[in-house]
Parts: sequence; C-alpha cells; structure tokens
Amino acid sequence: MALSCPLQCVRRTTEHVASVANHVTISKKGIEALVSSRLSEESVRGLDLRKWDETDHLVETDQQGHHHPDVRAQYMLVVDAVNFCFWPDDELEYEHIAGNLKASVSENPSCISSESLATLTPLGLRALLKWPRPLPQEEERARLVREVGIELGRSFGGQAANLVRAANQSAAELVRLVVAHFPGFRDSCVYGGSQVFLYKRAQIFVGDLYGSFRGEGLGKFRDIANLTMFADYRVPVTLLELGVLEYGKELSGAVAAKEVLEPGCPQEVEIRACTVRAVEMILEEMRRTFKDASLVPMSIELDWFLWKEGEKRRDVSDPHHRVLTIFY
Ligand SMILES: Nc1nc2c(c(CN[C@H]3C=C[C@H](O)[C@@H]3O)cn2[C@@H]2O[C@H](COP(=O)(O)O)[C@@H](O)[C@H]2O)c(=O)[nH]1
Repeated sequence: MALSCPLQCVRRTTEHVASVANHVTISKKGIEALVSSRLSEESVRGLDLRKWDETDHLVETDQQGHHHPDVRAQYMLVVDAVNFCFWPDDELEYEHIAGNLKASVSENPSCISSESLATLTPLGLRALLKWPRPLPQEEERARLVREVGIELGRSFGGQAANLVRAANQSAAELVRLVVAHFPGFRDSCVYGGSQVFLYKRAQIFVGDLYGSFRGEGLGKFRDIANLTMFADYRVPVTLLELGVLEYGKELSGAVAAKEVLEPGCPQEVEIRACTVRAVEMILEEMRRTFKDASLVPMSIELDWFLWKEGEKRRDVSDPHHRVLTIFY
C-alpha cells in the first residue's frame, strides 16, 4: 500500500510515535504474557472474537421490521459523526447514542434524511438522541451532523449508501473518502513536527458497516483487515490493566486525578498512538505463536473484544484519560 493509503499512514505514524514516546511505553513482556494467558490460542478458540455486538444497533433483525440498507448506512454515519467524548456527562455512554438514535429512526426513518441532518439544531439533536439534558459539546455535535447532511446532499445524492458504494468495496478508499469530504472526521495531529494519523471515527464507521451488515452488501470490503483498532479512550485503560501499556509517573498522576489534557498534547498523542501500536504488536505475537493462523483475529475484532472488556469494567476500572475532543 502506498503512503497515500490512509490506513498505512495510521500504522506508520503511530509506530513512529510509539518508538520515541516518553510518557507511555508498550511492554513486550506484557504482550507475551497476555498472548500466553487471556489471549492464548486456547483462550481465543473459546472466544467469539468475530462477533460484532448488534444489541443497540439498527440491524435487519430489528424487531420493528426490516430497515432499508440505505437507511442503515445513513444511521451508522450519523452515529459515528457524534461517536466521541461522552465522559463529561456521567451517564452518557455509547449505547445511548446508538440505541436512542435507533429508536428515533424506527419511529421515523426520514429523521436522518440529508435534508433533516443539514438543518439539525442542538435541540433537534438532543431530541434525536432522546437525551433529557444538554449533550456535552451539543452545539459542536449538531454542527458536525449538519456538515454530514450538507455534504451528503452536495456530493452523494443525500445518501451515505452512495458514499459507501463510491468506495468500491475498499475499506481504505472509504476512509479516504470520509476524511476527504467531512472535515469533522479528519482525526490527525502534529507530534514532534510531524503529522500523526488516527482517523478513529472514519475507521469505526467502516468497521461498524462491516459488523452490522455482517461483511455483505454495504458491509463488504476486500481489505477490511487493513483497518487498525479505533483509538478511543476506553481501550487504553484495558491495555493498562492487562499490563500491555505503562504510563510514566507524571501521566499516571494526571489521569488518576481526572485532569483534562490539552487536545494534541504529547501525552494524548502517545496514549492513542501506543494503543494502536500495542494492538498491532499483540496480533504480531499471536501470528508468531499460534499454530492455527485462522484463530488470529483482525485488528478490528481484537478492538471489539478489548473495548467490550473495558465497557464491562468501566465502573470499577481506573479513570481513563480525559481530553475535550471531537475525534474520539
Ligand atoms: N475502540 C473502540 N472504541 C469504541 C467502540 C465503540 C462502539 N462500538 C461497538 C458497538 C458495536 C460493536 O460491538 C462495537 O464493539 C465506541 N467506542 C468509543 O469508546 C469510547 C468510550 O465510550 P463509553 O465507554 O460509552 O464512554 C468513546 O470514545 C467511543 O467513541 C469500539 O467498538 N471500539
């Protein structure tokens, strides 16, 4: 893949940050221990790592009857347009965004037409997500949804499904199209004078299409395995608990104290880049040690597992790092 490939850009730039990071380290010993215990070949055999959790999502088994695939693609793009920074509201979680929007779409699919999205107000977004009080960054979230509606109308006949079809079943191409057309998805920063790419919401949009369409139709991508994990704020906590990531003393203190870090600060970039790199190193260790190569998951499948582990423990785990961001 040429460096013009957005996924190659994510892998190479995060690997570079991990190699020079000084607030965060990746423990090779921790990875070896993990891949001979919780994620050993035997353990993985018993896990259903390929399973995408569709509970809160608008998928065809939806009791309210089948939704048109185009509506489901539109729904997923709206979910991932606002899939970031829930922590300022103690009760707001991802499942509220996905589940409540699903309810709104089941009541009235036209609520996510590009015309509706293009003129969505903060109060309109609150109603769409059925949230009883102002959402964190509510004005900005509504702006990001309007950006999607306007650009879908301008370039894709109002349909996210047309954006997906324009990628011709390439995950990398769809990520490239999403970041080209929607500035809100351009999740990159500058570290030590060089640009670092994470593209978390663009990648998770593709991963969610793949999961919700079970790899068929609008979820069919020949290069889905090239997606990286999604650099959020939940998986780093799981990797810390598993002994894979280690934070320096100063960063540990700041995170434990729930200090809000500046977007783009070295600590934030190192946490996110080392999280991406650590997942790739876990997969490399699996490929190195597993006899049955078919048991080695894709980056996004390992991501789903680690994220769900983190969600299960979110009320007992140490605090995650806090950044007031629009990217994750
Ligand atoms: N790395 C990764 N981060 C993910 C997801 C998801 C949802 N996907 C699941 C849905 C169906 C499938 O089963 C997928 O597993 C949300 N997030 C991020 O977590 C963060 C915390 O959120 P909370 O704890 O609620 O506050 C927030 O940045 C949010 O953007 C994922 O899969 N991977």
